[in-house]
Formats: sequence, C-alpha cells, structure tokens
Amino acid sequence: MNIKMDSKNVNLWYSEKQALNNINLPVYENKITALIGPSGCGKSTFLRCLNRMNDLITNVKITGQITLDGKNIYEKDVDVVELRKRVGMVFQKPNPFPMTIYENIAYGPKIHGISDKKTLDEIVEWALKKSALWDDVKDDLKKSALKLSGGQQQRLCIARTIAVKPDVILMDEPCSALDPISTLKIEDLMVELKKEYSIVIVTHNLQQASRVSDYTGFFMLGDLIEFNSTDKLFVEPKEKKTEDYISGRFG
Ligand SMILES: Nc1ncnc2c1ncn2[C@@H]1O[C@H](COP(=O)(O)OP(=O)(O)OP(=O)(O)O)[C@@H](O)[C@H]1O
Repeated sequence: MNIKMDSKNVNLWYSEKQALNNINLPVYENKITALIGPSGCGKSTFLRCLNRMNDLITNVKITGQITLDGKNIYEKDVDVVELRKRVGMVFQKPNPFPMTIYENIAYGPKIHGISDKKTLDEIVEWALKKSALWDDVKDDLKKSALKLSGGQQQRLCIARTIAVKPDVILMDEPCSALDPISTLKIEDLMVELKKEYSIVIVTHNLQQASRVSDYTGFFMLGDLIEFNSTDKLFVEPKEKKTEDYISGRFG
C-alpha cells in the first residue's frame, strides 16, 4: 500500500498556544482516512497542515515534515497554489461561488490555464458526473449555483475540487450542514472517489467514520492518541482513551 502523504513529528502553535503535538500520520493512496476526536482537539488544524491552509493564519508556527509523494510540502521552493491544486479542500459549509453552476466548475481549470471552450465543457461534464450531480443539473448549467439545495451545493463543491484533478481531497466535516439523505449521497460519493483519489475527512460523526473510512486517527488535546485501520480502531482500540471516546463516555 502506497503512502501518498506522510507527516513526521508535526508540531503547530497558534502564537504561544501549542495545538498539535508531534503528529505522525500517514495518508494512504486510494483510501479514506478519518480524523476523529472531541471538539478543539486539533483535527481541522491538522487537516489544514496538509495543504498549507494554516499559512493564511497569522502567528502560526509549524515544525516537522509533511510530504506529498515523498517531497516536503513545507520546503521553500514549493508553489503553494500548485500544492493546493494537488491537495484540494471541501469545507464544512457548502461554499459555491456566486456564479453559474458551469462557471463554478470551470473556474479552477481556467485559472490553471485552460481556455478552450470544448475542453472546459468536457471537464464540467466529467466533474459533475463524477460527483453524481450531472443528472440533477445538466439542463441548468447556466443557473446560479446558489439556487441549488445544500446537498447539491456540497456535491458541486466536490465537483469544483476534482475539476483541477487533485491527488488528495481534504474534507472538513463535509456533511455537518446536510440532511441524512444528502449525507448518505456524499458518503457514497467518497467511496466512489477513493478509486482515484486519496481522501482525508474530519468528522464528528463516528458512524460516518466507521462507515466510510479505511483508516482512522483519534486526536485528543493536540495529540494523536491512536491511528489504525478503522476496523481495528473501532473494534479493538489499543488505548483506553480511544475506547472511552468511541463508546461515548466523553466528547
Ligand atoms: N485560527 C486560530 N487561532 C488561534 N487558535 C486556534 C485557531 N484555530 C484553532 N485554534 C485552536 O486550536 C485548537 C484546535 O482547534 P481545531 O479547530 O483544530 O480543533 P478541531 O478538533 O477541529 O475542533 P472542532 O471539532 O470543534 O472543529 C483549539 O484549541 C482552537 O481553539
């Protein structure tokens, strides 16, 4: 099994406050990795380290190493725009751009230099099909993306992410604003997408982690308490803290 991204001794501080302590966590290729743990334990902070989204926050200090295909993404010569193309992100609240469905998807490829209309049309259709939205919107590509339902908007955001052909997709609680049916659709989509992408998802929903993920990391107070295959972590956790959390004793 190939390691797509790897983290070695990652520490992160927001000003004086340390939010991640010595995190070592692999992201396996074509697998879904779930990050779970109580509120404020550092899941989203760690997720944002994987495509350097924390660079946008002032007074953040990061030490350690995170690699993508063996290359340290924090090295000085790394082009962050190119990195975020390869490691895309889907946020908690669907955040389509206030433009048409078509333009939402074509936006990224255009920024990365594609201007041929036919190629863009093909990318839009491909990305919408991949994210199981094509049938819903194929006759409405010129409609504002903001008119879609919340679940459709989140699938559009996933389509927008894959339109630039990333290697890794980061998802920060992508279903927390959605109803149960839309949630199941996104979960099915993740399982479909892992055939081509490596996925990391932050979730508060333990059932969701156990349903969709192959690997799970359990965080607490900035520490990675346990990382294992999802089956093992949920069925026979090694750590007492993991067992207490997954059995609902705290969090
Ligand atoms: N921009 C920021 N500036 C300062 N501190 C921050 C910032 N973002 C997060 N923190 C702090 O870092 C710690 C980890 O937060 P983080 O959002 O990563 O946790 P989380 O596990 O994702 O939480 P939740 O499940 O509630 O989203 C918390 O104590 C939080 O207050």
